[in-house]
Amino acid sequence: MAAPRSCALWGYYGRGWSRVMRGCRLPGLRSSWPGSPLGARLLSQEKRATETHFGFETVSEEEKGGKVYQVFESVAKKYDVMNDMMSLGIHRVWKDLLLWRMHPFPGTQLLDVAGGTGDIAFRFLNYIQAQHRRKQKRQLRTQQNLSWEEIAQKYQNEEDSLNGSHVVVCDINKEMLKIGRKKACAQGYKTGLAWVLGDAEELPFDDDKFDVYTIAFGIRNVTHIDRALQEAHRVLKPGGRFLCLEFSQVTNPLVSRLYDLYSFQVIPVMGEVIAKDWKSYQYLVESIRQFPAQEEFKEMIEDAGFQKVTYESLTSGIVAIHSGFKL
Ligand SMILES: COc1cc(O)cc(C/C=C(\C)CC/C=C(\C)CC/C=C(\C)CC/C=C(\C)CC/C=C(\C)CC/C=C(\C)CC/C=C(\C)CC/C=C(\C)CC/C=C(\C)CCC=C(C)C)c1O
Ligand SMILES: C[S@@+](CC[C@H](N)C(=O)[O-])C[C@H]1O[C@@H](n2cnc3c(N)ncnc32)[C@H](O)[C@@H]1O
Repeated sequence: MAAPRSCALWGYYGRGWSRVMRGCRLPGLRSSWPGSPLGARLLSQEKRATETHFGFETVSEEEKGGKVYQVFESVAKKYDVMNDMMSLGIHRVWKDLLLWRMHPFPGTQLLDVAGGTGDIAFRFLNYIQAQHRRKQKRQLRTQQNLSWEEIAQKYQNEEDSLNGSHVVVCDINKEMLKIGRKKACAQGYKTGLAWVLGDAEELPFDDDKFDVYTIAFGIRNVTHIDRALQEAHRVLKPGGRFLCLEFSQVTNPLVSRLYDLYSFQVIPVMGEVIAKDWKSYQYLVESIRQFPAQEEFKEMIEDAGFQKVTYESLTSGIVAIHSGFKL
């Protein structure tokens, strides 16, 4: 199955949000001269240049998107349970930490790219609501003369509690988004949340629209990481923040040995037993090893135009949070 292109819009809703949408861009036209020796050399160089990796496999750039699509289409239904099993719940702590580092203010417009089943978006909404409740409690303590009805009403309005904050979950995979939307309904998230089908490399949003851009465990799967980073920079408002949670390089040699053993000997087995899908989990562990280490990824973020780029390694460098600003 071919991956859908970024311009497809799916389930995009929410007050006033249509203004951030923009049209699809056509891919650039290229010409070559295959008849001439120079043309033939250019073509063969181009062929090599358009090769990439899918885990440890070498594939053409055109193929990679479709293969990644199949992986997440296949694992979507078991995605959440697999994450808890593989990490013994530790992925939840990493995601909570991402939110604490973001520390969103009331009114924050967040774009969560490769947002999948909504883990970052739900944490964002919870964070904003908890912040609002704390503020409300402080205010209520100072307003002693309110009736019970007035107090109850203050606690009821969910939309008020978001203070204009909004999160857009953008992902290329329909199946992942479908699970995310079901979870949102089941858990009662009604406002401040939109789901968009789109490609990190060609985001279907206007320039300068978001305060924060997040991508958690997503950028590793993108064919052209540099393009995704440039798109992140484009859609952020001046002053906006880029935050990426991704697998990284383990620094401690002993942890590294154990982690490798665990990754290659245990994770694909779990994938087979729980999700009936060895290959997708083999891809997961292989793709982790192909992803650049902390310093190299920092430089890529800087190359995309971000400033004040920093990172924090978590759990011995199994993952890292990279942060940068569009200034
Ligand atoms: C297809 O693409 C994807 C699909 C998805 O479902 C998800 C993603 C994106 C991924 C995530 C959101 C998170 C996924 C999480 C991981 C890949 C795992 C991350 C790993 C950890 C947090 C733990 C790291 C483990 C170590 C440092 C090594 C410790 C391991 C051992 C002591 C065991 C070594 C293993 C053997 C010798 C093999 C034989 C053992 C057994 C059969 C027993 C099984 C053992 C366990 C279950 C132990 C697991 C232990 C821990 C988790 C301990 C945690 C320790 C620390 C944090 C230091 C996606 O892209
Ligand atoms: C490991 S999941 C991460 C989901 C979620 N962010 C989380 O932390 O649980 C990776 C996600 O990246 C998405 N993805 C892969 N390539 C993409 C691309 N080019 N554009 C947007 N999303 C992409 C997949 O569909 C999948 O939902």
